[in-house]
Amino acid sequence: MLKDLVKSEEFHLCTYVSSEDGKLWQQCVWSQRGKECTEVAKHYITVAAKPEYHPTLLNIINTVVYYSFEDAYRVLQECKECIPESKEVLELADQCMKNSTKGRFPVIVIEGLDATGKTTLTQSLQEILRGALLRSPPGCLSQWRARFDAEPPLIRRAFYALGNYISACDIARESAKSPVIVDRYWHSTAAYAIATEVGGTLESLPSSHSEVYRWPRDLLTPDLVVLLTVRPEERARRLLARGVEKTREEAELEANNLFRQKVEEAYRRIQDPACVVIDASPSKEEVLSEVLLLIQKHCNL
Ligand SMILES: Nc1ncnc2c1ncn2[C@@H]1O[C@H](COP(=O)(O)OP(=O)(O)O)[C@@H](O)[C@H]1O
Ligand SMILES: Nc1ccn([C@@H]2O[C@H](COP(=O)(O)OP(=O)(O)O)[C@@H](O)[C@H]2O)c(=O)n1
Repeated sequence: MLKDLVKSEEFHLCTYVSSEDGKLWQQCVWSQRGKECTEVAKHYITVAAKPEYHPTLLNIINTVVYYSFEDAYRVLQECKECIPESKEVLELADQCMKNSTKGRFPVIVIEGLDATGKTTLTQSLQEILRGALLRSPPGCLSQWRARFDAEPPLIRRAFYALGNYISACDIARESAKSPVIVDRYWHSTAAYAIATEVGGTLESLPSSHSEVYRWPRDLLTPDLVVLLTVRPEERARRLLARGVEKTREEAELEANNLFRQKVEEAYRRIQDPACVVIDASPSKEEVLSEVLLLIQKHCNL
């Protein structure tokens, strides 16, 4: 490639020379015209202070995390031609009341990474509290989930965002009749989107007070959000017991460890409502009684 470049009539070239301590670099820009090569510019390059916002933050708001029904809705509207399934999702979204108002019974959301015990706990809570068990995305969207999972983040995340609004409609209706337990909701949508978008380590996540962690202004707010966390070894044991072969499970843990940490940290940073973090590594009975205590405390049940 360099040979082709040198053969061409005109090209620019940069050379870099570092200072002895490596903190300052001198950049020379050379311009070659015919046989003549002249230095046209000289710059100094040094390490700048860390910017207040990580550059990936600019790619989060309203491109992978949506903060209103309209913003998510508009994305799927744009997709109607190329993704016909969007029309059906939009129709369901049209039917759901915007600004669904919560009923008089408490709404409790259970969040956490996979295999942290959400299904187990939400089923027990439903029985004990004689409540309704809902999830986000709701069952009516299941048939299109794989389709949207295959789309780029802009579209995929808009689908999940609308899923929360459609679930909110069910939550509003059911919470007028009984307590409502919700398996995943907004925290999952935002935390997975942020963790996927932000490269690098935990350090690269937007800082705790960043606006990316704010709750959408028009989405029904639950009374309590519980985040289940599980020690990595216990999670591995549960996956194994669930039938995931050891080698695959170990490889997955290793490859995704950093990602999982980022998702969990993003969960913890989401505000208004923030989640109450509990260690879900103990037995099912212990986890259940701890969460029941939390519900008593937060929801007057
Ligand atoms: N507290 C617990 N102690 C031990 N095993 C548990 C506990 N909670 C759930 N499990 C088991 O761990 C596995 C994953 O739980 P599940 O409820 O399906 O998690 P999730 O819905 O978060 O993916 C299941 O096999 C379940 O029986
Ligand atoms: N409310 C929700 C629920 C799931 N999701 C997405 O769905 C994925 C996890 O959902 P899942 O159903 O496989 O999780 P489990 O309930 O099986 O643990 C995450 O990767 C999120 O990207 C979301 O964005 N919003």
